[in-house]
Amino acid sequence: MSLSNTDNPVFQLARSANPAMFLVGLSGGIASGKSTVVSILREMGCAVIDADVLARQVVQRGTPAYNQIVYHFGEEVLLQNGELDREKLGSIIFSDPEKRGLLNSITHPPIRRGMLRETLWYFFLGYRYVILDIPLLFESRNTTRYMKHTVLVYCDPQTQVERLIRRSGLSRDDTMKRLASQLPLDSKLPLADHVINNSGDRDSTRRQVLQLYARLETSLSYLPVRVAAVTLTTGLLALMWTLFRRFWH
Ligand SMILES: CC(C)(COP(=O)(O)OP(=O)(O)OC[C@H]1O[C@@H](n2cnc3c(N)ncnc32)[C@H](O)[C@@H]1O)[C@@H](O)C(=O)NCCC(=O)NCCS
Ligand SMILES: Nc1ncnc2c1ncn2[C@@H]1O[C@H](COP(=O)(O)OP(=O)(O)OP(=O)(O)O)[C@@H](O)[C@H]1O
Repeated sequence: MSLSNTDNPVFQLARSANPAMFLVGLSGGIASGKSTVVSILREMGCAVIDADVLARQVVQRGTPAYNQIVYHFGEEVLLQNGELDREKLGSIIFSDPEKRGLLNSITHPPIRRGMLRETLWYFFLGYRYVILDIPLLFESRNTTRYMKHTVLVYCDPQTQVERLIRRSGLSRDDTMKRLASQLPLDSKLPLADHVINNSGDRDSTRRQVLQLYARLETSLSYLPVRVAAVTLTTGLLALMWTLFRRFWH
């Protein structure tokens, strides 16, 4: 997903310049294990926002995105009860980059707004960092700019294909099309600050996630120092300004 709105004040606030909060971008590829990793982080009490969940909410029946999808893709992408036929829509957009671009242009703006809303909410609840689970994070350089840390949930290509087929029951052909709609996981490796290798068993993944959690928590210890530094600098500037005004006249 592209978070290309660089003027967005909430994400600007949450960038590394903000001493009170930071964002962690977590990504991977289809079936690489993002949800598995996220469920461990949630167990540890982390605040996580899942773009796939928001992607489902914003296309519920009657929403503006739903209406636009029906307008552009026709009623053949609806189930009998009027809801979106996700399998059908998936089979269309994963074989046609132009239609995928169209669906992205309809769904990404409301997903982005949902992420902003939830980020703000966690900020007001007092969380010092929020983990954003965004499947297409590394596909957009604009999005990674807002993250203090980026995490790649990796698994080797063969394991990824096997897990995707086992989970979704897709044919090998459809599986390959879905994989081709994203950057290969290997090319995302140099882009990430932290890598969780989920090619092995769940215990091995859990151990790595706990290490990541410890590192994120350690980052927090710098926050009070930064708050103090920013307060001190602001105070000094205010003092200099007052003195300047008093002695200049
Ligand atoms: C095409 C849709 C209807 C298929 O639904 P389905 O229930 O089969 O899959 P689900 O939503 O659970 O997505 C599974 C995975 O597919 C991949 N994926 C989904 N959409 C895209 C996309 N536009 N481009 C590349 N990969 C995608 C992601 O890795 C995601 O984790 C759905 O994925 C969708 O609405 N996609 C557009 C919104 C989007 O970009 N979502 C990704 C998060 S921002
Ligand atoms: N270490 C593991 N060992 C065995 N199976 C695993 C492991 N990690 C994940 N799986 C299985 O692989 C599948 C994909 O995992 P998961 O749902 O966590 O991936 P994902 O990246 O969130 O997928 P997507 O975003 O595409 O829905 C699931 O069926 C999950 O149970």
